[in-house]
Amino acid sequence: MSDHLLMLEGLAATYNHAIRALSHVSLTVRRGEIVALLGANGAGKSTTLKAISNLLHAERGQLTHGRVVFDGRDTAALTSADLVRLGLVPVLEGRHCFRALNVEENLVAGGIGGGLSRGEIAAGLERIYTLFPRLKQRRRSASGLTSGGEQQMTVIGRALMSRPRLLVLDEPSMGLAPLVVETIFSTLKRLNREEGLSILVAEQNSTVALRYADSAAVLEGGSMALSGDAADLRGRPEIKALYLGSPEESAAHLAALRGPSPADHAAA
Ligand SMILES: Nc1ncnc2c1ncn2[C@@H]1O[C@H](COP(=O)(O)OP(=O)(O)OP(=O)(O)O)[C@@H](O)[C@H]1O
Repeated sequence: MSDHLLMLEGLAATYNHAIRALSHVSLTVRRGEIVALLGANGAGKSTTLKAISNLLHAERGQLTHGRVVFDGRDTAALTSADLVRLGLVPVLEGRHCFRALNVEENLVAGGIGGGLSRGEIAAGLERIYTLFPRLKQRRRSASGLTSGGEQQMTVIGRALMSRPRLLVLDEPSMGLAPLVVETIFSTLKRLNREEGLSILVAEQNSTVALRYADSAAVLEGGSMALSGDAADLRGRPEIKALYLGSPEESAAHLAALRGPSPADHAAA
């Protein structure tokens, strides 16, 4: 069995057969690893996650090159529902709770979607309430009326009900207070440590993501700008500056990270 749970090999993607959103995106998630996918607004993080989850077509997007391999299988012919059954479960941007349903009903829906029996759903609920005690307190509240953090916990909990092997998360920290972000990331880390859950998380919040991830990749303008061990990338001023400065400043910082190009050597 390969050590590689997910492999992206040279992905290129467009929207409406015209707008190029990704080119040459390659990335690996090993079993039991947390990988952070970093990048500024519009860098291509969500498009990459949708390509992995076979959800691009819903937005008139398509993969034009490359392939996605999950657990040794090329996913091109699989639907997003097939992928969920195989253990690749996305939690995409926007915290899409079933707003009229209460928190517990949302979690149960995840269990039903994952094909769990009644007993497994009951056990799953207990597990989610242990991981997120806040959800237990709010279990009878309409999810649309809960806080942003509680909604994020609900959609993560709903995904966890189907017992994923790879959880794919799009910007879980977006718009949340730092303490809530820590709660969510530390719970994900706990699942990773205790149950070996593999996680691919797209984030603009590189500071938090690099603290919890094992490795990371940075997207810029739809292409891979750099990748490496999170510990190596953490604390490097260029990474922080990526998201604070203008696109031009970001490009200059990335150029500094990569070192001189062969063209620079030739010119020297
Ligand atoms: N549904 C769509 N139709 C057309 N173009 C799109 C669509 N979704 C994204 N794009 C374009 O594709 C590029 C990558 O966008 P994407 O949403 O993947 O970036 P991102 O890194 O996730 O950014 P953000 O953090 O702002 O969501 C951008 O140029 C964006 O405008």
